[in-house]
Amino acid sequence: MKTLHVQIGKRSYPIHIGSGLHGRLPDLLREIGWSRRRPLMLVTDDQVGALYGKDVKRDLTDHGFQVGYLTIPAGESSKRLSLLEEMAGDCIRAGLDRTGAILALGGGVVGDLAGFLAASYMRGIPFVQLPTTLLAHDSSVGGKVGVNHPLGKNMIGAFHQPSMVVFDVETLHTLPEREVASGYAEVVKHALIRDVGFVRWLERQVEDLKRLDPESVSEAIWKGCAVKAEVVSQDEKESGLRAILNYGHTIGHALEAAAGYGSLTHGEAVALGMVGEAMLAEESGLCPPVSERIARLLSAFGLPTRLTLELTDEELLERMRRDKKVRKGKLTFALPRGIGRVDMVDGLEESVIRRALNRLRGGEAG
Ligand SMILES: NC(=O)c1ccc[n+]([C@@H]2O[C@H](COP(=O)([O-])OP(=O)(O)OC[C@H]3O[C@@H](n4cnc5c(N)ncnc54)[C@H](O)[C@@H]3O)[C@@H](O)[C@H]2O)c1
Ligand SMILES: O=C(O)C(=O)C[C@@H](O)[C@H](O)[C@H](O)COP(=O)(O)O
Ligand SMILES: [Zn+2]
Repeated sequence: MKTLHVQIGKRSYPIHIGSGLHGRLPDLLREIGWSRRRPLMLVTDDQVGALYGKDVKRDLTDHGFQVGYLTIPAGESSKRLSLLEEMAGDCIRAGLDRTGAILALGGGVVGDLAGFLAASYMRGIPFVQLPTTLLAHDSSVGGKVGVNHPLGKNMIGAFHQPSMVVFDVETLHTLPEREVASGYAEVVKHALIRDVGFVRWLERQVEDLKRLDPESVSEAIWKGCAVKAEVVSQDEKESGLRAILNYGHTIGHALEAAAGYGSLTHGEAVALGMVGEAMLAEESGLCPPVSERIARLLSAFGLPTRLTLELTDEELLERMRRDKKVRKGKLTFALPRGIGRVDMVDGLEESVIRRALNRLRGGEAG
């Protein structure tokens, strides 16, 4: 097991990464001071529940913890406010009180939803993230929790830091290929925004990473979490630096919502978004040519790098105008300045954004 930390004063917490960690959960909970008297609600989705839920619950129960069990339907369409209300109802009926806590076992959908339940249930109870997708190396760290709105991604939510993240990498072996690729989008993002050495390492390791070679994949998760933890430790609530974690997301979120939640995976949308935003940086003269190299790496992981969905510029621009980074009506992007560095940029002409979208569809550079 390897451990790193998010350092945010009283809200600091460990991120444990390793094989077979679900079996060590009772001890790890005790290490953060959770006694068996604290009632737990294990939240998972139906697919992850069928694979790992029962074992995690049994293990905790065998160690004397009281554990309730709540499952949601798998998939992005579960990240909605109406389901949160139903989940709160289940917790109330189960008698979960303010001494209780939530365990979020699953991918980013479960983590974001169960985390938001923890943030809002009885005005807030603690929670622990138990990520089971590669993508969730990102979503389980940093405390952004919430749900989607038909008009935009993650429009309703909170910052609520977990008390601990326990990533049992053994769970990744049951992950469908499409979800493995999707997870690598956020790994690549973490490399591209902060660490050119990490990018070169990914370029060399693609084949090992794709077949989930245990050492390589743990290293990738470690490096990705290290970037995320470092950024969140400096800027917990996105008053500045943290916005760089949104590289690829202005276009990505617009695509994800416009295509219909669950049609593109989050990672696929972010992959397209990163290529599109790299093209935007090039078109704006902000960086040397990088989009081809970025697209090559994403494509090697099996991710889409060209927009083939029939979505108009107007539809996408309308979505982007509702992005949470918009200030005084100005679109704001995290754009690459080169490989390993992104900066926040606003005030770009709409015509330049249209040119970048055109290139993302396979059109010529402007
Ligand atoms: N809070 C954040 O900082 C943050 C960061 C990145 C992404 N996100 C959010 O995360 C969500 C996407 O998360 P995701 O990609 O993990 O999707 P997901 O949670 O929908 O999981 C993908 C699919 O894989 C299945 N699955 C999960 N673990 C499995 C396993 N070990 N074996 C077999 N099947 C498994 C799930 O049941 C689901 O069908 C999006 O809503 C996105 O907005 C949040
Ligand atoms: O943690 C962050 O900050 C991120 O931006 C990470 C993103 O990968 C993630 O998709 C996040 O949920 C996006 O946040 P949002 O504020 O743009 O909804
Ligand atoms: Zn993301």
